[in-house]
Amino acid sequence: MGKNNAKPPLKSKKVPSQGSQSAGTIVNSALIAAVIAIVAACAFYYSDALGQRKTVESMIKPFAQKLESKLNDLGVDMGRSMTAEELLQEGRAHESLKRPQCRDAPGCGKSVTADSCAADEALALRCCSSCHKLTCVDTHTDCPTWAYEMKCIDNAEFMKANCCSSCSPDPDDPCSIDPSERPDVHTGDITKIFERAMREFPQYPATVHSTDPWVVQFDNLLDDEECAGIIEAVGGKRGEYIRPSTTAKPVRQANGQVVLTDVPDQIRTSHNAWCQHRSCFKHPVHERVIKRIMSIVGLPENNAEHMQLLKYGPGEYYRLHHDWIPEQLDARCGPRAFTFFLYLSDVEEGGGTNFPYLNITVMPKKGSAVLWPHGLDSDPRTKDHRTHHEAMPVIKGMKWGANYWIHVSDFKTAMATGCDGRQGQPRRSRMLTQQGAQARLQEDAAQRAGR
Ligand SMILES: O=C(O)CCC(=O)C(=O)O
Ligand SMILES: [Fe+2]
Repeated sequence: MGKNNAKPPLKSKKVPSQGSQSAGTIVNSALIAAVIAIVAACAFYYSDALGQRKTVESMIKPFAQKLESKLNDLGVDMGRSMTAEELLQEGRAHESLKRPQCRDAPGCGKSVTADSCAADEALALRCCSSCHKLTCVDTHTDCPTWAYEMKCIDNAEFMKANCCSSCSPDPDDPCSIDPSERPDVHTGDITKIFERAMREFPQYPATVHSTDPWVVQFDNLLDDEECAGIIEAVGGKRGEYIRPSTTAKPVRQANGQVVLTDVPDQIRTSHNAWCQHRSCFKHPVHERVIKRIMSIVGLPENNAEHMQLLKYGPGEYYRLHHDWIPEQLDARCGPRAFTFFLYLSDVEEGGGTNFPYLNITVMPKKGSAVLWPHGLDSDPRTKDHRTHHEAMPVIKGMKWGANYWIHVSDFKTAMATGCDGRQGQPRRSRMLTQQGAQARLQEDAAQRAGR
């Protein structure tokens, strides 16, 4: 019960940053430059010898592009500057996405006061952390509790005036959430999203299996060519990205930090692949389908995880579980709000998606999808236990499907910056528990008193 789905691993490849390429990147770039130079020299010779007017560029460009795309697919970084979008799709972050660190420069000692921070802009920048703590304070002991109850959003004016500290990100923790930032899926939004999807997309006939909680099937969402395209895009032309499925489990590291780690698990005997490689996220069918799904739910594409392809052979299953990952409550992406599950094949026998607490089984139908929420409509940050589900064993035939998990806030940026909840709790958890929030208040007060 309560098992989590594994999430795509954050690649360890280095983000090329201006003026600081890794040794591997330099070697790769040098090799490629050498190849290109040889080809260029040949081309010069060739054009000279024949007296033709072909430019060197037009001759070597297709070759270089082919080489680059091959190397990219093999995971070799050419060191060229990738767009922020491409990096995000690979689970990596462009420098500009990282939240600037609010740190004290040396020398920001006891002499820094709230008055000096307010009067001196340069000092406020140099002693960012100290000045924040001195000038952005709570004036009421209930502030952390109110912040936990999302009052920084729902009662913004009062909270801004009285609970600055509780309504701000932790200056010492680049992964802390901003409690005054409204998630894209907030109180009442789940119902609105389902109702809008059915109203605005009649071309995908809806079967409402349940309204509380919502479980809705959409038919004719994908045609046969699109089902095959998704399998090829995510799994690879020869299925080379498909691996035995895992689940994410909290594992304590040597340094005491608890990190979510993908481990094989008998609860799940399927195989899967993640759309985190270039040949997938650039695949035209994948791009088209993602746009369609996100327009149906009306949320930003970045709120979704990379698509996960699933393959079940006869006898394979995914036992009772919930797609909710508790560690993400405090993460910048927030919890998963929805599963958008695509059926990419018919199944001869078995393979239904069963919701035992709702007495619902959705049977696989090629090109259809089922959408369900993970949290309550009244509070998407509270897990809705009723949407526990299982993939019943396939009895005959093959089941292909795809998970598209959609978060309440931007997942892709959170993942790329290491703030998606896999890396353990933020240093000072202010939102997860009220006790944690109270402890933070006392810690802040003690810090101020000590100055
Ligand atoms: O295969 C299915 O029907 C559901 C799969 C599922 O629940 C999951 O991958 O989390
Ligand atoms: Fe699931």
